[in-house]
Amino acid sequence: MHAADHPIWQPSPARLSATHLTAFTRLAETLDNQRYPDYSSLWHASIERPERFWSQLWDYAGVIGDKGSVALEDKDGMRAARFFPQAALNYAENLLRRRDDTLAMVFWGEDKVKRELTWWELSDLVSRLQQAMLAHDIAEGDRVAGYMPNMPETVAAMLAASSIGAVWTSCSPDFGTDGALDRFGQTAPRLLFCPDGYWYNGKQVDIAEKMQIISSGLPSVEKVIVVPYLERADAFAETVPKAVTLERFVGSFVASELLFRRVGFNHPLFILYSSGTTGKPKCIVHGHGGTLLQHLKEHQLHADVHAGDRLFYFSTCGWMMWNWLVSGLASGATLMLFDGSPFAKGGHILWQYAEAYRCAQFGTSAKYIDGLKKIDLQPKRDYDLSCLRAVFSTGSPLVAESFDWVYDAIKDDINLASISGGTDIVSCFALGCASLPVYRGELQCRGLGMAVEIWNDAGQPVVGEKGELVCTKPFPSMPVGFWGDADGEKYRKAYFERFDNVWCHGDYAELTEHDGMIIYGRSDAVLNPGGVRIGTAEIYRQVETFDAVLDSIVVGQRWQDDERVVLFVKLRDGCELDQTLQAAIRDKIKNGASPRHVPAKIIAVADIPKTISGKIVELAVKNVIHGLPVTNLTALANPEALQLFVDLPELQD
Ligand SMILES: CC(=O)CC(=O)O
Repeated sequence: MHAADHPIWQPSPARLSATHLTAFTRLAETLDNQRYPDYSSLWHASIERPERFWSQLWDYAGVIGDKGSVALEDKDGMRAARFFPQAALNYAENLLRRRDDTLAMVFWGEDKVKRELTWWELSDLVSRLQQAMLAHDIAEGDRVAGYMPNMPETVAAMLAASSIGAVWTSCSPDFGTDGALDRFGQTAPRLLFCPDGYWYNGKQVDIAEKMQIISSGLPSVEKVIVVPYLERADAFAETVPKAVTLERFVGSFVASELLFRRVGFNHPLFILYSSGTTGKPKCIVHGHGGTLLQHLKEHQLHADVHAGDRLFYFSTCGWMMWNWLVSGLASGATLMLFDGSPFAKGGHILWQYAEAYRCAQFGTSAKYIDGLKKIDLQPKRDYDLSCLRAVFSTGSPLVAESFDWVYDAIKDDINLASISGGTDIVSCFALGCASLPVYRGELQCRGLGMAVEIWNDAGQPVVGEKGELVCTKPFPSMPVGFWGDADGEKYRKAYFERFDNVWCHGDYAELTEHDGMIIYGRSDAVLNPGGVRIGTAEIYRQVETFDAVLDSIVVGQRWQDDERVVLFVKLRDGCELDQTLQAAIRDKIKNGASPRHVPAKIIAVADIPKTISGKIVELAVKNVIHGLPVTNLTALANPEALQLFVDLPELQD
């Protein structure tokens, strides 16, 4: 255990001198004729003169394309601002910048399918797909969709689509048919890629029936392209309307020089979907320039990804971390793609993979780290992780105790970076930095170029106090719009309703004395017993220390003109929520947080509802316990779990 005012890790002088951030700082100092002695001075300069910062970043990262002579226009209006209005570039051209025989990607479908692709092989596959798309008359702005596992063909199809200015949109094949139709039904793709099935937890998963429904339910789709994964693509394609195998789709095309259509900075690249538990998912459009620049910044200046690094993030292609991961190609990294259960092989699979490919950056979720903790896996003892330099965590706040565990059980000399942002910005507001110390429970810094502040209820910036996470100045990876939102009203409502001309992200957080950040949960899930605002993560942090508790969810219940805190726990098999365990949980919360945090009710449930990306859905549970409808169940991995919260007798008194 480390005192809160002592870093739990810091980079060695040798490492510090070799980081991208150090090199970038030298460049900025020369160009600005000014010293930036620490991160804070560089960050302030980056938000005070964003046009200089983003332009220097463009040069430092060697973005391929025409930058034009203007870096930022109308910078005072969050929504009116335009980054690089004269630029012409292409995201795929920047990702496919290498042509050599080293590895561009490796892939494990658990331990069942293992493949490697060189940069040449990747470029050849993209070329054949690109030619097939052009032959099919796919034009700029047309949508191409993937209902795909996280495998090499998914990346190649996305690159082929974006190389010609088409827009890529994806979700993973564990989405139900309604979930896929809710999403692709709004964005109307012309082509749809799918696998002939996939592996999960050692078993083959058949998706033929789902694909029949999806293909028939999407009139916009002209062709379904079946990618072989389980070696039964031919038979599969015969059963699905409009389907051809990938081999037939690219059949007659021979790989040749790639074509890249350079487009404007804001030309649509991706459509991502909000998890949408309170209505149809929002279709959030991100552009070529903003996505590329922001990811180059995060990969190089924060995550310190260098050419040749093996970059891994556990994500399906229904989560924005997939888009984030894939952009790693633009920094010359080798992508480590993984599909399947991260707990396959008793939780060893990802560490076997990390060791086999000498992983440099290992990205995952806080929930996965908790899961490893609970099964007491010890990667440090069992695997050679000598090349590992960083572990990233997101999805929900990484609690202080999990920082200790990562350093004890994974590796002591790593940059553990808890990162936070999301689908809305396809990137992060606050994250890690290989040049900065790590303090337990804190995100290390605000992103360069991101004018992030924490505001109190009066709309004043505060430090050392909890409040709303806001961003007061424009940044390049703001959505270029929402699909089907012609007057921009949905977009305005999503981020600018609370404060005029200031992005309000909906996270409840605190800036610390180290200029780091603690996220306490979503602001709309904040608990308010007796008028005291409590972030849900403050309670999870305490509850997660109990071995008997596998998972938990906490919500506020309206009760006698006030709100009371209700904690639901999912217990390990064989454990019981008896008086002793209840008292121990209450005690831990009282001593570790405060008496105000202690739940009025603790209730055992058999399951906790989650989105397909693994996020617990506090608002949906809150609706259910108040007898209100949950409008979109298709975002949930286990919607049936919501039934466990209906009309609970424990909540009637
Ligand atoms: C970067 C993130 O914030 C990812 C997420 O939790 O959705």
